[in-house]
Amino acid sequence: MDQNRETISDLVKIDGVTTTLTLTYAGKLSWNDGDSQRSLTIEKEVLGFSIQGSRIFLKTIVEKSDGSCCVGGKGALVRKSFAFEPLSESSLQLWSNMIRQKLDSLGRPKKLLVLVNPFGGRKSALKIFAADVKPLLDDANILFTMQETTHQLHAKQIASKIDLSMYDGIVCVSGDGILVEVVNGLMERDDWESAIRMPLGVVPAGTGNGMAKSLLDTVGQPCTALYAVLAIIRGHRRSLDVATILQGDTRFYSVLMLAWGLVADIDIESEKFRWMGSARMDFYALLRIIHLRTYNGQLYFLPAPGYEAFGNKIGGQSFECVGDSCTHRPNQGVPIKIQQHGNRHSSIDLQNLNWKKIDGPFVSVWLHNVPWASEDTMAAPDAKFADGYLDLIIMRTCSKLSLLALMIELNNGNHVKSPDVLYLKVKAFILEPGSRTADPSREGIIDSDGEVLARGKGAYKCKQKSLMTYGKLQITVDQGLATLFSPI
Ligand SMILES: Nc1ncnc2c1ncn2[C@@H]1O[C@H](COP(=O)(O)OP(=O)(O)OP(=O)(O)O)[C@@H](O)[C@H]1O
Repeated sequence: MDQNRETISDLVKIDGVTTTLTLTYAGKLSWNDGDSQRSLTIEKEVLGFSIQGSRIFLKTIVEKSDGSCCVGGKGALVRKSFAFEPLSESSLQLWSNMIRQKLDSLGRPKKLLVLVNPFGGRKSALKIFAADVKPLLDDANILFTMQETTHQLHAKQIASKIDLSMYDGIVCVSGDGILVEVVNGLMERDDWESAIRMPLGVVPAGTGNGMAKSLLDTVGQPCTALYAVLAIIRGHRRSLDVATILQGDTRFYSVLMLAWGLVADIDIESEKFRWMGSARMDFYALLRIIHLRTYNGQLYFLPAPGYEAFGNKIGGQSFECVGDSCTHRPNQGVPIKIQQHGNRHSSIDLQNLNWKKIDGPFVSVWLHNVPWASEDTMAAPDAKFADGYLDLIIMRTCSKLSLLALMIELNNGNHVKSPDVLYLKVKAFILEPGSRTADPSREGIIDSDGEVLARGKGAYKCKQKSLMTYGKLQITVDQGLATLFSPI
């Protein structure tokens, strides 16, 4: 069908002046305001509409036309109401039906559960909800239930119990922590296979807004609450890989990252400098580099196609499988148990693939699912939301000077080009973390998505209780298991 064809073209009053208003199949509204031809695209600019008396009010979001002020280098977006008055009751009905039909055809969410963490980041989530989220959802005629999280793991409890048929999506006004809790709550349900397909939205209101930044930066949009809410309202979706971290019977579902060594130590131990605000990470990174630690340990991984050259071969027929667990017997060392079906429906046949190995010591081991770890840290520039792989960034021994240079490159992703960094994609991964090389009585921290997953002997004691022990753990990836609201 010719998308430029008119669905309706009719005389209406705009600002008291009678003019012809036209709507095309593609959803473009055009009129002449006396001076020039004007237009609005429903998909891009119209959030919703209401009828007041004999007038139709379109709630729009448009770029400021006076050229003043910029958000992220683009024209600032402003909410505007555009009113027109059809000349008869039947014309009013026709226009409202046509606009409603067009909006309905866009597959936008109609009912949302909005979780707000009042304690995330700079404790500004409630303000962000009131200033950016609520007004836009109201404009878009989206019904929503807002719930404040009152304690740690509250979002997980909610996601594991709510009646999902009541909502078209769950929105987290928070940092990444609440999103991760929601994913874990959904995966815990008996109906997890359908539950995890519930579209999830993120509105940046925490310290680590890596997922919101990754989503918005992909399309060159600034990481602001306004753009994030618009993405949710417009209702585009994209799939997201989910990683299952498994240790014995304990599982954690990760959508962002796993870190061990330098990055984990900075992430978790810098907590004690929270009073410094955003400078705490840089300050503590500097401190950690000056007093650099290296850790003993081994990594095993299944490289993605094209990355087979990384690591050392560990032999062909070396897996013995009993039930749902396989034992790998390398030529030397302790047998490695590899559990299959980590994610209850894992599609990888672990025992028949060519595992590779890298021995320590390590400065840092970092696995990433999406490009950005936070708003200013592009950890894995090649990471894709749903490629079915995790990006692995490894630093073994490295001079302190090179490390300082690498830290500076973290905001543009160029650190992965350094000869001191191994950067590859993996389908599955096993970490055997060891002690500090300089002090065997002290071990490290394993951090996933900002949470302390495991804390070894003599490691920094933080408030959080850890889910796993500081020992071998396995990670597999399920391609595109979760769904995110996305700007495209
Ligand atoms: N009412 C609450 N009080 C204290 N903690 C909470 C509350 N609600 C949620 N939390 C916890 O806050 C943590 C951080 O959440 P959030 O995702 O908003 O921010 P973040 O950027 O990941 O972390 P932070 O800003 O704390 O560094 C989550 O682990 C969550 O369990």
